[in-house]
Parts: sequence; C-alpha cells; structure tokens
Amino acid sequence: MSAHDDEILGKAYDSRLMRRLMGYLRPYKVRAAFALVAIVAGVAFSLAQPVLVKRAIDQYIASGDLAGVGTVALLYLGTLVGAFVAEFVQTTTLQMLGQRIMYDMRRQVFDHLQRLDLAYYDRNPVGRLMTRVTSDVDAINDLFTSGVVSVFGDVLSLLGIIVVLVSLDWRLALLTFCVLPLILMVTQWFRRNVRESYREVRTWVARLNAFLQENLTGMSTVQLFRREERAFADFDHVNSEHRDANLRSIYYYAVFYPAIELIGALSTALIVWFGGGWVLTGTLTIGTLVAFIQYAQRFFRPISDMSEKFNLLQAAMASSERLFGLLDTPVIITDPSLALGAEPALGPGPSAFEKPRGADSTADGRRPMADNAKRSRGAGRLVVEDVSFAYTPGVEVLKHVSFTVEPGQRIGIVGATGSGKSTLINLLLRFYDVGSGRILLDGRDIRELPLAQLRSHFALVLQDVYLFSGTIAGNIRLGRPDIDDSRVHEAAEAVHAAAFIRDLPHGYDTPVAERGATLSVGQKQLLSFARALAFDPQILVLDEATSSVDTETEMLIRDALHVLMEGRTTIAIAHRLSTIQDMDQILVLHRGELREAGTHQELLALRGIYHRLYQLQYQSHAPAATLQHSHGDA
Ligand SMILES: Nc1ncnc2c1ncn2[C@@H]1O[C@H](COP(=O)(O)OP(=O)(O)OP(=O)(O)O)[C@@H](O)[C@H]1O
Repeated sequence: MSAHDDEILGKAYDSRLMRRLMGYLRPYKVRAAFALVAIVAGVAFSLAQPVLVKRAIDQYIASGDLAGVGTVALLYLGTLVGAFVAEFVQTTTLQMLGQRIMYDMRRQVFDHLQRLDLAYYDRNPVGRLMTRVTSDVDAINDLFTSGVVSVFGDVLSLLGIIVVLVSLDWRLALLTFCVLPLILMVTQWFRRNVRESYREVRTWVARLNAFLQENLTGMSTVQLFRREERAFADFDHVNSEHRDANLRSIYYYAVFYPAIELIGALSTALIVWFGGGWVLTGTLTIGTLVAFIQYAQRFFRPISDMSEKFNLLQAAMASSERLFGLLDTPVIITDPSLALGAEPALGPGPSAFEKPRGADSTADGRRPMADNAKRSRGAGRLVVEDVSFAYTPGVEVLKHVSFTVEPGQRIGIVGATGSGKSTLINLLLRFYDVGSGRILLDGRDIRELPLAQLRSHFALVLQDVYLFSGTIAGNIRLGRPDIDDSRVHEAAEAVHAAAFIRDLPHGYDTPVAERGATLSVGQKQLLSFARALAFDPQILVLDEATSSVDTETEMLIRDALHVLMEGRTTIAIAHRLSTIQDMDQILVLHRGELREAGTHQELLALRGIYHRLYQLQYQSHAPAATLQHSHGDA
C-alpha cells in the first residue's frame, strides 16, 4: 500500500511506526509465524479449487471417467476442509495475538502514565488520556487482528490468482485485467471520500465524548442553573453531526461495494463472451473457462477488502502515533540514579527509610499510635532555600521563598487566593520540581531522594478528599498490606471517624460509592485523617477545608487534627486564621513572595499583611464567639 499523506489522520503506512508496532509481536514470534503459515495455506487451498474444477471438467467429465470425477470431488472436499482449518487457525491465533498485544500495551501506557508528572496532566485532559488507553489501543489491535496480516493474505491471493490466470490462458487473463483501470478509479474515489468522512466521524465521536464527560460530571450545575434545555440543544447538535457524518460514510460504502460487484460482473461477462467464442472455435477448454469465471470472482474480493483495510491501517497509524507520543513523553520528575539499598539514614532520629513501615510492630502486630508519634520525632527537618517556580515559563508564582521547618514544628501558611500556597506544597512533594533554589529534607536535596521514599515521609490531607471505589477500610489502608484491620480501627478511633463508620450499614466494609458521594464533607475529612494517621507520616501536610461543616463536626475535626499533628512536623495551609493561631510559625505569602514569618502575636505586632488579613476576618465579630463559624478566605 502506498504512503498517503493526510493532514489529520496522517499516513496510512509509516514504516517507522510499523517497525515499532512490529516490536510488540516479538514475544509472540512463534504464534505470528503460525498465523502466517495458516494464511499461506488458506490462500493455497482456495486457489486450488478452480483448478480442480477445470481438471474434473476437461479431463474426467469429458472422457466420462466417473472414478476420476470422484477423486477430484474428494480432493475438492479436502481443500474445503483445509481452507476451513486454515481460517480457524488464522482467526484464533490472530485474535489471541491481538489480545496479548493490547494487554501489553495497556500495561505499558498505564505504567508510564503513573510516572508522568502533574504538569503533563495539566496539559492533557483526562478524557484524552483515557482514549489512549482504550480506543487507540483498540485501533492498533484491529491492525494486528485484521489489518496487516489479512492485507498480506489479500496480496498473496491477488498475486496467486494473477500467476494462475496468466499460466492458464494469457488472452483471458488480459481480458480479466482490462477492467482494472475502472477498479482503480472507483477505489481511489472511495478511499479519498471515506478517509474524509472517517475523519469527520472520529472528530464528532471525540466531541460527543467530551461533551458528555463535561455535562455528566457537572450535572448538578446544569440542573441548578436550569441549563438543561441549552445543554440538550448543544447535545442535539453534536449528536446530529455525528449521525450525518456516519450517514455520509455509509453512502460511500453503499456505492463502493456494488460498484466493485458490477465491475466484477462486467469482467465475467467479457470472459464468457470472448471465452465462449474461443471454446466454440476450439482454442479454449470449457474447464479453463469455468476456472476463469471462478478466479475472476475471487480476484475482485481482495481488492475491495484492501480498500476497506486502508481505513483501518490509517486509523491504527494515527493511534500508534498518538500512543507512542505519550510513551515518548519524558518522565521529568525521576528518581536519582542512586541504588535504593545504598541510601544513608536521614537525619538524627530513626528514619522511615531504614525499614519497611510496620516492621517495628509489637508482637500482636499492633503499633500503638503514641509510639509512632515518638518515633517520628527527630527527623523531618525541611529547608526551603531561595525557591522560585513558574508553571508557565515567565510567569513566576513563587519568588525566592526561603524558610525552615524544624522537626516537630507546626507551620501555618496563609495568603490570599492564588498567592502560591498550594504550589509550595506541590514542590515539597515533588509533584513539580523547583525552578530555582532547592528544598532539603534532613539535609538532602529532595531531588536526590528516591520519589517513593520522599513521599513516604509525607501525608497530604487535602480539602478535596479523594476516595477510591472499594470499602471504607480499603480507603483508609489504600492498599498497604502492613496496615492491618486493628491499625485501621485504631486510626479511625483516634480521629473520631469510628463513630460514623460504625453507624454505616456494613461498618468498615461498607462500599464507598462513586468518589464517596454518599458521605458528608465532614465524614470524608475525618476519613482522610484516619488514612493519614494509619500511614503514620513524619510530616503532615494539610490543606484546610474551606467548606462549612456544622459546629459539632468542626469540633471533632479540630480535635482529630490535634491527634494527627501530635509529634509530627506539620505544614498547614489555613484559610481560617483561627485554626493556626497556636502554630509555632506562620508564613504569609503574598503574590508568590514570602512577606512575613513569625508567631501569631509577632505577626499581629508587625501590623503588616497578616494583621490586615486578621482584621478582615474578624472585623465585625467578637473573635471568641465566632471563631468556629468564620469561613472567610485568608
Ligand atoms: N497547574 C497550574 N498551571 C498553571 N498555573 C497554575 C497551576 N496551578 C496554579 N496555578 C497558578 O499559580 C498561582 C498560585 O496558585 P496556588 O494554587 O498555589 O494558590 P493558592 O495560594 O493555593 O490559592 P488558593 O488559596 O485559592 O488555593 C495562581 O495564579 C494560579 O493561577
């Protein structure tokens, strides 16, 4: 198949992509070879059939040799069975191959996706990435199961028929081939139009998906703002464009197949007309004529098949281009090239790096929380040194920020919306890497620490608690085998989550509905505290919830927070100044700069930004009475 440029779908055949795709066949070489043998055998069996018919007619029927006819009939039956077996082997082998390759590819893509940094996810919407793992891999599967290999079968069939036709009778062969220019014209027309309509269909499918994803996720907003009619009209537009694009492509198919049939019939008519004449003049046998008619019919099938496969090939090429694009996206946030085992212990105290968590459990497998707290003390000194950062080059969101968090210290970060608080946390956990400056954990640049080790020091409790499908206990444990049931219960108990969990229909085994939709905001917060406590981190990072919870829940949450912070280095983003007044140090960020630092009293005395924020929040309230009800943003 010739290379064919297309602005959007790209080439139908790209040898570089194809070579790389074929690499996926390597582990299954034997199976692939088996499938090829089956294809060759299948083609051979089907090519033999008209020759057998010719022999039966010319040799045995003409001479009245019934036994000979019987033998040929048996042979014909043999080729039918052979073709059946070959096709069976070919189909099953190819399908198995396709499934295995899809499995391998999806593993590879998901593994890579898990290692890509958050900046990549900022640039690529989730829907698009899901398409990579689902439809794009499917398109490549089609290539392996029905694309390349059967095109090979088609080409083989065509070549075989041409050779047989020319060797049987060159005059009739030329007659058969004289309709080829017509075939080429029709095929060309079909390919050009179908490619365009196929591209349209794909575009509208993508828009349909994007529309649905957005509107289903935001259904509450749609309903709240009574956008149903508008959303329906928009959906209707996309849906009808999708239908029309499909209808257009159906039209091309509806013309193409009958046209090929017609040309095939024309060729048969020519063969009968001229061949019949030659039979009458004795220059052609009836058997050859019959064989020719049969071959001519088989001749056009691979041509129309290949035209159809052209689409498939093109789709697979486009999909593999995108898939390889994803796989080739470099992993920017990487582990240092340090051997994991050669890791020196961090800091003065016992390090979480030294042994797997849970290794110091008591004899009954339980680890008292108080012990954990003591154990964490002494390590977890964080130094942020002249750190600047920009998500978009040139737009700095953090500028020369420096501060130190001593082990066990509690730090509050305040600042207006967009001042860079969350960004600072993103850098601490290496979701992004600093632009300049450095961050040290117990004296080591965090970029020198293996990522898993760095992150095992932290527990992050965000405003938006992310729950996975599974059970309540599963969401506290998050797949860590060393967190046993008793530790889950202990953690839940300590942060006051146990009471509401016990009230659930199946307690800790209650399934969590879609992202915890059936739990209240406060309950989800408590659950995330239990998760953090069970993980027993050295450093706790909190992004304080801004959503309102009732006073009782707020009290529970505060108390739970105290349990959680006990003996740990804590960094808390605070939206309500009330929650951080007793922190050891408060950092005030303003437009990405660290403008003030000190205790609550020190900062108030400064009469600067913090003082102003404080005044804003408590202006019209008597502080003592309203602390728990104030939800204003810092
Ligand atoms: N992924 C991102 N890509 C580009 N810009 C971003 C991204 N995340 C945040 N920003 C920008 O960086 C700046 C700081 O954002 P950041 O989320 O750190 O603020 P914040 O202080 O945590 O705000 P809030 O109190 O509202 O949570 C903002 O101007 C924001 O628009």
